[in-house]
Amino acid sequence: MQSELQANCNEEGERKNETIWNPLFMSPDGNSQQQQQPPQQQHVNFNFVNPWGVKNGEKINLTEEQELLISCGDENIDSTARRKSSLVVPPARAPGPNPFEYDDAKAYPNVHGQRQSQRPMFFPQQQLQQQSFNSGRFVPPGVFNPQDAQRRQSVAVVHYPQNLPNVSNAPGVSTPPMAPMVSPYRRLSAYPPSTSPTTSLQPPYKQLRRDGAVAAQQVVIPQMQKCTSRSDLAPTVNPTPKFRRASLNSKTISPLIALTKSLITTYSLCSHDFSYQTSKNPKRVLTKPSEPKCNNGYDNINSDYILYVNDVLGTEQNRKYLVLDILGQGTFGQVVKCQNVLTKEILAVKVVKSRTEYLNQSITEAKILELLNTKVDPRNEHHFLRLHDTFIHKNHLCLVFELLSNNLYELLKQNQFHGLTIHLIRSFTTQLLDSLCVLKDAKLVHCDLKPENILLCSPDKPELKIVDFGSSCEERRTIYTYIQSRFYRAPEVILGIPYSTSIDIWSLGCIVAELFLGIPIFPGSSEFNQLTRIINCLGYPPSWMMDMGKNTTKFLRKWDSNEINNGSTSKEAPKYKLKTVEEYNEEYGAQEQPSKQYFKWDSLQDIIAHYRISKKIKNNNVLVEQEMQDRRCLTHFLQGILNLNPLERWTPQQASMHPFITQQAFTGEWYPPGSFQGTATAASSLAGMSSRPGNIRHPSLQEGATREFNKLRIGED
Ligand SMILES: Nc1ncnc2c1ncn2[C@@H]1O[C@H](COP(=O)(O)OP(=O)(O)OP(=O)(O)O)[C@@H](O)[C@H]1O
Repeated sequence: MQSELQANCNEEGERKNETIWNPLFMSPDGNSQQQQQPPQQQHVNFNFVNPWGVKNGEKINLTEEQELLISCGDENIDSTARRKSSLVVPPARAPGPNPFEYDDAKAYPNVHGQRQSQRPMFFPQQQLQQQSFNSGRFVPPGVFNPQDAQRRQSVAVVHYPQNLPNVSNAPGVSTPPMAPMVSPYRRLSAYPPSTSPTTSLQPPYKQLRRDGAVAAQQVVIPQMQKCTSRSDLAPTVNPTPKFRRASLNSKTISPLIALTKSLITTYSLCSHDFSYQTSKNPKRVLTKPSEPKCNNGYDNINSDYILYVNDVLGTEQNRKYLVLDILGQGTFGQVVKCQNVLTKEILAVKVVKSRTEYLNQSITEAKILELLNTKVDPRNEHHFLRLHDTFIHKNHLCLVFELLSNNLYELLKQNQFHGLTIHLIRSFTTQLLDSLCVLKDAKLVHCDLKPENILLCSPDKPELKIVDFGSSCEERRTIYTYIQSRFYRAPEVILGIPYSTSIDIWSLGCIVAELFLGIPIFPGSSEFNQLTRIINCLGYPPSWMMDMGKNTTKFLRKWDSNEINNGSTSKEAPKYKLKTVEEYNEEYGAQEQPSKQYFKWDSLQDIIAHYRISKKIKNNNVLVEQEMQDRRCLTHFLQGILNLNPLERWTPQQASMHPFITQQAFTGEWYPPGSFQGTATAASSLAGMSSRPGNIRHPSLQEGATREFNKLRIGED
């Protein structure tokens, strides 16, 4: 991996030199007057605005080498300069139709000989016609006019030799040699009916084609034909029409196709130097902020690789990935939707930040996923993300995953944070418990379970997978103490006591409650606030946890002797008490605010029981009773997995047997096999009002609650 890293380092500066030449971003020197120069020597210098290069949108003057030299009829055109571009001006070619007749009007002069910014609808019509008639020669618009060559040469140049055949057959018309033009149809359609002297005489296009008419001046009177048989109606198959160009496979194509759908082919035919590369297409930046700051300009200030649509990640054959869109952004890096250039498979690529700490942790993620994919769940049955490939790109570790769909947070958002049906929650919880059983058996802790890290496999099926093993660890190597996203952080982690796989089941409890409520059950704005919310809802953790916790004294204080003497605590009361916001602020110079309440009720039981009933079932008593029964079952299930005591908290295996999952009849009591009988009761009593510090009733879910959560979600402790 190191050598791969170095190899990529060597490519530094490549991007600096990348310039993408696109005629759209070329602007003439700023002279509105085009200089009249002899056609053979005319060189037009362009300023080139490269919006994607290192200069990021700055208009830059090209160096001599980069200058786009356009020379009419110059066979020795600077091919070096052209080879560097993605879109090049084709060199002079043998006589033929001018494929760029309508391409660009930058060089179209207006009637005063000045440049026009936009292509006129018609060639300076009135004047041209007037002049033509005056000189006894009418040149319809769209017909190549050799006089125009001088004025048009700066756009795209096709060399028309002077000895072109005179294609005009019109009697009495003597014209200088005129290059043949695009199809006659073009000419006809370009005629403004009011000004065209020959409008009424123009033959239909098909007729013109049949007759092989090419001269603009040739007047063919349409003939009526009798239809005597069905075959008369069949279209006439013409020989290859003149002036149509061959495509690469030697078929003829119309000018319209040549200059639209087949533009790449047209350019290829015009210039051997032309090479089209998707990677040089205009690129939309996906990374924010997008200003290059580190890693030789490849990374932004956060060490995130600056990703563009159509970027290619990876260099090896079969390991090149075309960037299509951004899927998500996290602490470790960005996840982008990509296509394997060779196999065309659509995948998700996580581009890890280029800092060592993220790189190391992501290597662990890759190792854990590999272990899960190959050893723990080789048959892809237990809802773990599949890792396909890993490689280094410009000092960034890239992990190639199967592509999944929305995450559960996005799903809740789509549902206006109204919560999901119990049926759907059950389906999701069953799958997640299955994953957690496997993880527990493998002695692996995910450490960051949250709705954002649970993804649907496809938008239309309730199948999901767990992603982001970037914080995962083996149970015997729980070295980090600052783990889990705050809303889903287990009390033992907050208090700072050793943890195990049971922290994942706590997170699952928080997730299941959120799936039901639509919003997080414990949306803590800080660690102190997080613990406050947990205790307000579920009561105090057992004393041994508080005695053991390294952080206990940060958030809680022991009852002092006065309080005990005053009889304010009972025998069963916890030894510790949450600090008040004022105490905490004073001690730590913090700016904590009293907990903002999002639910009308405090206890888990009440929050769930009083949560609004869907309008769909409101008027059906039977369904409402069924719903309430389901809620009681759900509450019991949650109390078991949101047990503050990690030693009593149900294991995933135990939780999988709960009636909420198995859909067996729930009688109000249930004890998991292998647990001591009082577990559920203990959990319930912890959730009871008596052990909670306050008994405050709060207003119902407040306006803007979800907005608040979203702010908190991304906030730091
Ligand atoms: N395989 C995938 N398919 C589709 N989207 C994905 C995939 N993997 C990740 N994502 C999206 O990218 C987001 C971030 O991914 P991930 O959580 O792996 O990154 P992270 O940097 O580790 O984030 P975190 O801040 O949670 O640690 C996810 O929430 C998800 O929306």
